[in-house]
Amino acid sequence: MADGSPLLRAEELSVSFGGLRVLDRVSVAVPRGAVLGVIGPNGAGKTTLFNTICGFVRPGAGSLTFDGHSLRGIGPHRLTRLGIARTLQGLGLFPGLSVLDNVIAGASHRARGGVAGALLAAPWAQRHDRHLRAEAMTMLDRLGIASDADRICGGLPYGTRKRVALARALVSAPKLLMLDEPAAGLSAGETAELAELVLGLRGETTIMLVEHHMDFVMRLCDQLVVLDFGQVIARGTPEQIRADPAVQRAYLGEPVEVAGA
Ligand SMILES: Nc1ncnc2c1ncn2[C@@H]1O[C@H](COP(=O)(O)OP(=O)(O)OP(=O)(O)O)[C@@H](O)[C@H]1O
Repeated sequence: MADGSPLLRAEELSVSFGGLRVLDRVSVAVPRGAVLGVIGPNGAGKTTLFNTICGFVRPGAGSLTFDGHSLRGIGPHRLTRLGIARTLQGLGLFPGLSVLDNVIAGASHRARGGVAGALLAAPWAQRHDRHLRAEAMTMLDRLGIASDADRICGGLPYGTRKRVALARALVSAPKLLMLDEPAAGLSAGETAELAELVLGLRGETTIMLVEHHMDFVMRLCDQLVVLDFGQVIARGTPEQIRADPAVQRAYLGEPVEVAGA
C-alpha cells in the first residue's frame, strides 16, 4: 500500500486497568516515512499506548490498522512478520548469547534452516543462515558495535546493549520501528549519537517513539502527539507543541528532562 494512508492508525483506543481508565479514546495516525513521537507527563499512558499497539494489552474499545490490515487479535509474536519491530524499555535481550546471536534472533522469522535444515545440514539452510549472519554483521557495523559481535551481551554497558536491541529490531527490515524510551538511561553523548543514528534511518523506515527527553524528541520528530491522563491533549509539529498552552500546563510542575541532565 503506497497511497496517502497512514502506515499505522489507532482509532478511539480505550484501555482500563481495573477501574482506572488509562487510555481514553486515543487516536493516532503515523504517516508513512515519518518520525512520530508520543510524549506526556509521567503516567499519561504512553507506554500503555505502545503496548496496546504491540498486542501486549488488549484495548476495551477502538481499532488498530497497520498497512491497511486490522491488528485485532494479533499478538506480539506475530508483529515482526507483519513488518513491525520494537525495542522495549527492558531491552529484552538474551543475556547469555553473543551480540551477533541476539541480532540474528531478530531475523529468526526469516531463518529457513529450522530444525530440519540443521539436522540434515542442508546446504540451502546453511547458505541462508550465512546470509542472515552477514546481514546482522552489517547492521552491527552500521550501529558502531561490530567489534562487540562475539561478546556475551549480559556483561556489556547499557548503552551498547541498547544498540544491540536497536540492531535486532532493524535487522528484520521493519516497515514500522517502535522505540520505547530509546534515550532513557543514556549519557548525553550516547543520546546525541542515538539521535544521529535515528536520523540516519529516515527514508528507510517509519518510526514511532515514546520518549521523555524533550531535546531528543524535538530534534527527531516530524510530528508529536501529547498525552495527559490518557487523553490526547495536543498534536502537531515540534514548534506547534512547544507553543501549545495546554502542553505547557500539562508539564507544569514536572521537570522536563533535557539531554545530559
Ligand atoms: N498493568 C497495569 N495495571 C494497572 N495499572 C497500570 C498498568 N500499567 C500501567 N498502569 C497505570 O496506567 C497509567 C499509565 O501508565 P503508563 O505506564 O502507560 O504511563 P506512561 O505515560 O508511560 O508513564 P511513564 O512516563 O512514567 O513511563 C499509570 O497510572 C499506571 O500506574
